[in-house]
Amino acid sequence: MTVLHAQGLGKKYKRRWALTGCTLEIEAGHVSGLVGPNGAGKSTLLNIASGMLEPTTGRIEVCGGVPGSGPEQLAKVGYVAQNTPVYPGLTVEDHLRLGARLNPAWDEPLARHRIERIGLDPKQAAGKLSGGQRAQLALTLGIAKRPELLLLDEPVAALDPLARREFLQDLMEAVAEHELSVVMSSHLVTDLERVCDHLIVLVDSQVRIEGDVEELLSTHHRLTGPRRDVSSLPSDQHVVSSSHTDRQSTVLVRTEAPILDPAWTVGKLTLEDLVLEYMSSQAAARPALEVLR
Ligand SMILES: Nc1ncnc2c1ncn2[C@@H]1O[C@H](COP(=O)(O)OP(=O)(O)OP(=O)(O)O)[C@@H](O)[C@H]1O
Repeated sequence: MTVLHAQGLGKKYKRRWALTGCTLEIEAGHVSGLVGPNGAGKSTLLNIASGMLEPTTGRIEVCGGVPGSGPEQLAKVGYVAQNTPVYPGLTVEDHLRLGARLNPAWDEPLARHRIERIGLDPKQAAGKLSGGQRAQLALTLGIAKRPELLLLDEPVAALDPLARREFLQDLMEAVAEHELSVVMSSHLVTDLERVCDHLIVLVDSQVRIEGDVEELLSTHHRLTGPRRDVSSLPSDQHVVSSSHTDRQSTVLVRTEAPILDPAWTVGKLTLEDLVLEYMSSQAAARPALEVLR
């Protein structure tokens, strides 16, 4: 089942495009990491998927419906926005009561257990919580809602390392036990590496690369060897980036075929290497075959 299907999605704020030509298909049961530089359009995409924003072009279907189209649709999708919105004048307890009243699939034991484990005082006003505690409250509301798809915009940015690890653990449990799907933006690629099996890299308002993490890692290779013209590489090796010294070339290629040329030393990439390569401006609109000057 597809939980998010976007076709040619775009969003324009006044004269500036924040998202253009975004085509994506995300299958249920996956944790998708959404990464990209500041201002790339990540929050814009998540806002559209949650129904908070209308797209300017294209169309999007989330959990089989139009985002924000009614109570049934709203119940299927949980969204924790970037600024971890809570009501400052309401207590933690009030938030749980509100969650129970507004969400048909509300998981009360889970919400209570999490609040207790995190050590939040139910009587405390949300406005008096620290930034990290507010984020924990918002994340608890998002998970306890038991949505089909949970959209998280930089959920762990304000959390300390231990809280971050525990949150990611909670998230993985929810994914495994309740068939939850997650799309999560983050600048912390090492965290994404632990939990994501699907990756979307957004750069300059466009999807630069998207796919299954294992597949992406197994089809990208860093080739190092004697300096050569990259246009001489086999046509099935798509050149993502290349750099050269007087004697040596280092080329990042994407290919499904094995690298047979013995002149190359073939290196694997980590997810962070891959993300940084695609985020760097060098890899921007590089033609598949580049001719050395
Ligand atoms: N309400 C708005 N009005 C006008 N421009 C906006 C608005 N919201 C976002 N933008 C612009 O749209 C572009 C994409 O913004 P967006 O917040 O989606 O990026 P992002 O990838 O989430 O960035 P970050 O990593 O910094 O959170 C940016 O250039 C931003 O300035």
